[in-house]
This record gives sequence, C-alpha cells and structure tokens, in this order.
Amino acid sequence: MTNLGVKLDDSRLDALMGLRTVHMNFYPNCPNPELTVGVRRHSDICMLTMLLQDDIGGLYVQRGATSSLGNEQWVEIPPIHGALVINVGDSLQCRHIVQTRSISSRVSVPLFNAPLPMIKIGSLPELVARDGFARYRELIYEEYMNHLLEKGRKKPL
Ligand SMILES: O=C(O)CCC(=O)C(=O)O
Ligand SMILES: [Fe+2]
Repeated sequence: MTNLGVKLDDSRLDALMGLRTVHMNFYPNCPNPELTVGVRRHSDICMLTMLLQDDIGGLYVQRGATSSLGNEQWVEIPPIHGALVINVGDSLQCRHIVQTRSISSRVSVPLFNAPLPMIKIGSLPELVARDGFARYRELIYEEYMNHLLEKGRKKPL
C-alpha cells in the first residue's frame, strides 16, 4: 500500500483483513511425483495469505499475465527454513499452484486474511482520486465470495 502512496489506518486494515482462517494442508507422498495433481492454478479468495511451508517445496507463482496460448511462466518459491511466504490474494490477483517433485509428503499451513463479510471492497478511494477512475466496481465482500464459490461449483473439474 505504501508503494501505491496509500496509508490505511488500523481500523481500515482490520476491516479489510479481519476475517482470519487457518488451513492445514497435507500432500500425501506419491512414488511418482510427475503424476500428482497438487493444487491447481488459483488465487486465494482473501487479501493476504501468510504461508508456512515445510522444506519439500513445490509452490510456484505465476509471472505475468495468462496468455491465450497457454504459455504461462511459473516461478518456484523455494522454502526458507523459518520464513513465512506472504502471498497477495484476489485483491492483487496473484495466481499460484502447488506441484511437488518430491517422493516425500508435504505439509503447509496458510493463514488467510480476508475482509469482514459486510465490508465494501473495490478500488481504494485514494487511488480513484489520484487516477481519476476506478479500475474495479464496488461490491460487498460476502457477495464476491459467494459468487466465486458458486462459479467454482459450476466449473467442471
Ligand atoms: O501448500 C501451499 O504451499 C499453498 C496452498 C495454497 O495455495 C492454498 O491453500 O490456497
Ligand atoms: Fe492458495
């Protein structure tokens, strides 16, 4: 935010990141890792994710935009002992996948920080004032979440 020239006070940050959920992911070992599916391409439905991963590796983030040719670039995020990976969620549209190349199992613990359900999300007013237009329309976070979950349910696997 600071790089965008916007300073959010604590109450605004709480509203935008106050819904916290912890997941514990276990990826069972597979004798043929080339065949494992892992976690398919997605962005997290939240504002910011703090992720603790073990030393197995396998997390990749997408560099650049998706092209219609499907030649996406994936950059591996190597595990660093004791470090948290800070991943931006849908607010900044960071896509990632998990695909281990190890025959050992893998564990990760993401803490998702999302807006409170009734909070209005959209372009920050400070940026709209600066740029003269809003890049995103406003909507209630709960509606956005429900829309995505509904969309996901309809998508064939
Ligand atoms: O296991 C990981 O490293 C990331 C998992 C993930 O992307 C997620 O749970 O949304
Ligand atoms: Fe994720």
